[in-house]
Amino acid sequence: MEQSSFSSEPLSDREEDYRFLHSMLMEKKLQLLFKIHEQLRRFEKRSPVAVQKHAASLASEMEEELLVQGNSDEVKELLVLVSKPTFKSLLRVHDTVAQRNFEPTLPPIPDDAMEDEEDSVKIVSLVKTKEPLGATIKMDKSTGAIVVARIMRGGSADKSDLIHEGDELKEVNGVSLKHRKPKEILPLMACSQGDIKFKIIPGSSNEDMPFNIKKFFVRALFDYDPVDDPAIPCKDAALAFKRGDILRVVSMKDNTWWQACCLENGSDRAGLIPSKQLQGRRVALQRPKALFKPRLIKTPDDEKEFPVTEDEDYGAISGIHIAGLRRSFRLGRKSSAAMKGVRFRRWSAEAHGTICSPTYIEVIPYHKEPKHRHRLVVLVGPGGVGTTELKRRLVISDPDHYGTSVPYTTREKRKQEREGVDYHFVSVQKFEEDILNQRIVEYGQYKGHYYGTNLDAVHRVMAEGKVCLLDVHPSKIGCVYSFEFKPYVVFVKPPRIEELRLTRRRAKFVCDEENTNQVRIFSEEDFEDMIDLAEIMESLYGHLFDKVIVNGDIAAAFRTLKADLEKMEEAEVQWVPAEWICSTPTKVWRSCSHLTSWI
Ligand SMILES: Nc1ncnc2c1ncn2[C@@H]1O[C@H](COP(=O)(O)OP(=O)(O)OP(=O)(O)O)[C@@H](O)[C@H]1O
Repeated sequence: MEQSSFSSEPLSDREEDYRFLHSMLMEKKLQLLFKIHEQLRRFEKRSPVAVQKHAASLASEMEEELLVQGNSDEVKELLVLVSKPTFKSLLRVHDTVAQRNFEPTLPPIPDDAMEDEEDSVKIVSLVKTKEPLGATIKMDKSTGAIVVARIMRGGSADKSDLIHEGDELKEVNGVSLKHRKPKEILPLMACSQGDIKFKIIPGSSNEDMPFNIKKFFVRALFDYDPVDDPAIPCKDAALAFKRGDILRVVSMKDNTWWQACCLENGSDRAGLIPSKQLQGRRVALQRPKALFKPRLIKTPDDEKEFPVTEDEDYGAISGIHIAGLRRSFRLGRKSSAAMKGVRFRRWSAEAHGTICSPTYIEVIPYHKEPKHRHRLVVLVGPGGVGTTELKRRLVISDPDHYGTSVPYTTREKRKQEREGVDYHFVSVQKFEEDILNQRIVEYGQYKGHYYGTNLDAVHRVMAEGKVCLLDVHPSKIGCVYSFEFKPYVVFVKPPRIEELRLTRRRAKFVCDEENTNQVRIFSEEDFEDMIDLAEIMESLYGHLFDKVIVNGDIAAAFRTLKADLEKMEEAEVQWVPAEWICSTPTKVWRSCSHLTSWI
């Protein structure tokens, strides 16, 4: 400019430029632009937030209302204003800014699930119901992505088959899940109206289940309440159950948490349960205290020398002769030799790692037909707990329905005894042949004579159409653990020591103090031994027990036992161990047996 002031340019041209510049600056539009600019600068400092992101649609709704509403001058003026194209454009611009929607608009994506071939992103729409979706999510620690951790079988997500375990969630109802934590995502779904729309990238782990477990049932051998389980990944998705419940396992994909439905509650919706492997580990960490009590251990070389005692009073009761109630073979379970024997077995079992974890046992449905024989009922429990007493009460309560097997012996028949009523009197040779042929469930020797329970005697009772009650040491359950006998095993458990003291004050039992066969009242040590033995029996054989009955009050225990047996007999479907039918565990169980040892 300064250089030009010394130039020879004529004055009239400069005046003309000046006037042009002046008139342009005085232009009303430019003045307005300056004002807008100043206002915007002021607004910017206050970081304004839009009150309403959909002003354009609100204005058109208002326009419709006003048209219906009336004829006043104010309404007419307002209508003219909101219907102007400039005003409408202004509101649209406002909404775009408010929504920060600066990207070009893409064509709408159809509502139905469809796959984008380029980046394999899927849009999935799930109908929102009162039921939870039945899925859990987690954050992939390495990528920070939100992925579907589990799909609960039978839930709406599972039924839709649109969303699967391992899928990565990108958006929920148009809201990006980037940098969000799983707990922030649930409210997004909760507040959505109608369908929930997910943008997902399908995971690679959507292959079929490794095994067909459509019909895989187990009986739970423990109580489970997720409320008390700090390790459960999602309490809401878990399933509580009780010992003895039949569970249909629907997914074993995860080695730690299986999915199962409980047949008792009749729901198809699966919940998480600890896998056999996990529960086995947990049990191993909580071995019963009794297993760790220091004891003096001697190998019981005299274990088979069991004493025999006659028990006349049972025969005399209500005129019913109950031969099987004679304590011939379980005898000495409370003898010192037998106690040592149990302790010895306990320690050797531990040493050989044969203690079974009470987790689950595979079962199959059994439909009893009228022509089928009754199941054998096996009562087990520590010596003196009351199995004989319960057996006696059952037979007396219904002698046509319940029966006991007549024992076998090699001793001479006494004058008043009847063959096949008091005993089956057989030769030593026959008895030993039967032992070799595994016909004898349990036997002992007393004063040089054999006494034992022969399977033929059990068959005879069953053939009469009666429920045969057998009372054996739990280690002998294996002899009848087959489809032929279909044993229903009841474990009779002592109550707490305080209750034992109270209830057994007048009770007498046959003890084997150095083979004197004395009858005496229970001592404090007997109670402790009974409780210890019960604990050991449960830990060693608990997986074989169908029912556990605590014998505190005898009348209550008897009522419970009778009601349970009746319920079992009347049940349309009875669940029996799969191994009775398939000599080896089914394919499914085998395929997961690497997880832990088969019980
Ligand atoms: N709940 C109970 N309350 C009081 N007395 C009981 C109860 N249960 C059993 N008894 C009594 O305890 C004694 C031992 O019971 P029982 O003979 O039935 O034991 P058991 O389990 O068969 O042991 P074993 O086979 O070693 O004799 C008996 O006198 C019986 O009447």
